[in-house]
Amino acid sequence: MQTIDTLINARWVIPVNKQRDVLEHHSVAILDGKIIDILPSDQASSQYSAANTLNLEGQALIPGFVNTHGHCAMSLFRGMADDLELMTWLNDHMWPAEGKWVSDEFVKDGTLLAAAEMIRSGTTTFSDNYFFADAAARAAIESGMRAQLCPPILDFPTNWAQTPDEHIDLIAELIGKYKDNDKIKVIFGPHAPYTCSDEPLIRIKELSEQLGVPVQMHVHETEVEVQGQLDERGNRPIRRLKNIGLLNDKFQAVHMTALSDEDIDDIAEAGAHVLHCPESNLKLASGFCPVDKLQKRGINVALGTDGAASNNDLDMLGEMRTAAMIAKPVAQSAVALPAYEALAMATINGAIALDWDKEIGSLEVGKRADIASIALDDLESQPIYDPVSHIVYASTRDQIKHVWVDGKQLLNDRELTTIDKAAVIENAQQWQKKIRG
Ligand SMILES: CSC[C@H]1O[C@@H](n2cnc3c(O)ncnc32)[C@H](O)[C@@H]1O
Ligand SMILES: [Zn+2]
Repeated sequence: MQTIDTLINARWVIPVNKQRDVLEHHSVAILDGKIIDILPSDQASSQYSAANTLNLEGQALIPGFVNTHGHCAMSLFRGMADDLELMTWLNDHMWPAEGKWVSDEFVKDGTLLAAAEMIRSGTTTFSDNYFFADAAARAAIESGMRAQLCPPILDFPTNWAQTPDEHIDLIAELIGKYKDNDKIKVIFGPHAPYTCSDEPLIRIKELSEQLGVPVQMHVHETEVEVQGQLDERGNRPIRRLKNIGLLNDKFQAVHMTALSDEDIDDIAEAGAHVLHCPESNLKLASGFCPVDKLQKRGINVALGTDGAASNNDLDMLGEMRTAAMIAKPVAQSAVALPAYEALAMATINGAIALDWDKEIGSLEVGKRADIASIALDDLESQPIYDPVSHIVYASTRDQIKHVWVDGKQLLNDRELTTIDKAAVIENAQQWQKKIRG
């Protein structure tokens, strides 16, 4: 008998491994935050003596979701400006509100609110593209989640920094500060082609090479952006980034609509990653990402919610379903993005995009124990021919019951263990009063 920390016995284990297995009546053994075994449950009890055993009859274990793109603190702006085109939403609503309200305290409170919502919907890793990233890091650490922080760089002054160089210097400092933290990565997050001139992009390219750090950027969010850049700079955004040298296998391109065949060739040749945010693209009428076409070219496509001010939730289960549904009419094929591939997009593909796939993204021996359990035993999930089909096409986030990061339980039967839910609600309501008052 080997002594371990946790043994989880489940009706299904869906590892999202290369073979795309679905294991029935299996158990996951956890020691020191790592998965040390996945084996049939009838063997587990005689092999392992666990400090903590959970019997999750009727539940499936999946890798925790990896939400590759968002603006956590913007949760405090949820529902403030809906039903608008992207540039109206940004110019007339978000940027003025950010100028007035965004601070260290705003980011800490907003990021905790976002983390609580993400944990309760099965997300274990998030990427955050926002100002005052040290406050976001503190919130991530308090929540117990894993986070990639990509603080932004823009040509114009923000509440966080006055110049592009000042933004870059702050980011470089944070990269140093968190370099030894296993659960926090800091990378560069230049905002978009239309807010970043060549000079800061060249400096970001040089620093990202020097420090071995990825770059995440909104690119090709709308046809208007592509046409505007073509008129202003004589190049499509993807070609401009390629010319600057930013397009490589550490580049995370958010949105990617309005793509030409040459754009797709450039991304494929560079090995860059596409972070697809279907619900934000739908709500802002931004455009469609050709997921099936990209995947057929071997491009890694991962999933993100974007911020709660343009989505308006941070629900990766819902995002995955939307992604699966929308990929089909976009490809004009019902075969495009089948259920298991949609689940892969929300988990292992995200880990690959964030260069974290050696540690997370699938349930495999040796990986960190970042796990979510989902209940499939109620009426709405009956009968079950294929649990993956139900997870993608017929489940909602209230079915997420338990969540672990690094083997530590962050959600226990839908109760948050690291975040004070009442305090988060109270803070959010206080911010709403100040903002609207
Ligand atoms: C890049 S840091 C935050 C910066 O981005 C703005 N923002 C939020 N969502 C989007 C989006 O979908 N496209 C472009 N810019 C976005 C946010 O308001 C911040 O100013
Ligand atoms: Zn965004």
